[in-house]
Amino acid sequence: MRRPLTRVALAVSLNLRTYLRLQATSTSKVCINLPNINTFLSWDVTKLKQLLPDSGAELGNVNELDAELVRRLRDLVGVSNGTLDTRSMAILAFLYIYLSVFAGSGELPSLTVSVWSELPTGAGLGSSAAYSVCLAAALLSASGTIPSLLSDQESTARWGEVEMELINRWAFQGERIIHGNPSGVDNAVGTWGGILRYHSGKITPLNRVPMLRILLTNTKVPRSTKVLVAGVKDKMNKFPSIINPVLESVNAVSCTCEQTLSEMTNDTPTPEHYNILEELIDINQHHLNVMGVGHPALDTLCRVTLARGLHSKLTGAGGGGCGITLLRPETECSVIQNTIQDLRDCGYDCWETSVGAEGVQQHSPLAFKEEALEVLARY
Ligand SMILES: Nc1ncnc2c1ncn2[C@@H]1O[C@H](COP(=O)(O)OP(=O)(O)O)[C@@H](O)[C@H]1O
Ligand SMILES: C[C@@](O)(CCOP(=O)(O)O)CC(=O)O
Ligand SMILES: [Mg+2]
Repeated sequence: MRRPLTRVALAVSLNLRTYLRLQATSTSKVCINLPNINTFLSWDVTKLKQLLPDSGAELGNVNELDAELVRRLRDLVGVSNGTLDTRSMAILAFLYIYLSVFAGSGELPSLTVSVWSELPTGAGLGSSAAYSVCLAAALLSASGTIPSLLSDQESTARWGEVEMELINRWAFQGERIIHGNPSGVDNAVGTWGGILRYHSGKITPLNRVPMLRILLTNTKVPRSTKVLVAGVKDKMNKFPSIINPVLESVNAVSCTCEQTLSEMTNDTPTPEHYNILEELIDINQHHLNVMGVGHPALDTLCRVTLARGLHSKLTGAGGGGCGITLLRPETECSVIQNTIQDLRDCGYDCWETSVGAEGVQQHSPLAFKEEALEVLARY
């Protein structure tokens, strides 16, 4: 069952992409190359076939995680339940989607899948969702469940609504393997891109999205989404009368933010709009600290940027990893450069980017970013 978020959340895409290359082979092997996490593995197709139930049609339910298949895969990979190991989670998610998508066809194809991402892994920017979305789109397309879109004329194309919904659902199963109990908001934003409103499992894209410039900072403090989300749940169970009002307040922040963003696209954005967004960022960062997902490195990020008049908050499940800093249109270039330098002096990675980007797409090799093509061409 999908865990519904009963409060409103706004999720925003970033222009950092994950690239997947799928090659059909005749090696009778399934190979996966994951250079970001230094993982390169292969299995005999015959060995993987043994994991399928007698009737392949029993698999392939996109709405439920098949606990028995997950158990068999854990045995194959040699991990215990509740593992937090980066490689094991990535492999389990891949094999789970591969077997489920191809089970119905009765034939498991030999193929090589290589994935490389510009997103830092495990840093609160939704790399797990981007990875799962790419796996779902590529494997569904290779199995013929969704069409392969590219023609000679087109180097980049997007699937239609029905196919996107299917990609999103399979990506959600990947997220469930990696996160434990995800809401589905990250895979939705990876699939559709832009800015999404998420409420009780219902996803509504914001029609128009203002151009917002941000600094993106990676404190490089390692953290685990699975552990952080479980920690918030524990706090909710332990202190419902204390934490529930905080979540209500977070909900109100999302609603006020949505209203402000909509005003910014209907009229010309004013300094007052930016003042409101800055206050919402500060309030939300305090909420997240109350929920126990802050970190001293994130406090430093907020303090250092505030000294330059800029407002920051953590991203994703928090606990370390990344934060964003809102830049105002009138923020001077020298202020931005000095802030970036201050943050680099703290040992953090920091760069300027903007919010809102396309969701999942199919590319011909020509339309791949050069760096991605170069990395993936090695496998
Ligand atoms: N480029 C990638 N290659 C392989 N696995 C990845 C990649 N990006 C993400 N993952 C998987 O996602 C996990 C990180 O997910 P998570 O803890 O939710 O952090 P986040 O989604 O914030 O980056 C990694 O441990 C790995 O299993
Ligand atoms: C905290 C959460 O909203 C997003 C987690 O994102 P990330 O894996 O920390 O990038 C969890 C969820 O919605 O399932
Ligand atoms: Mg994640």
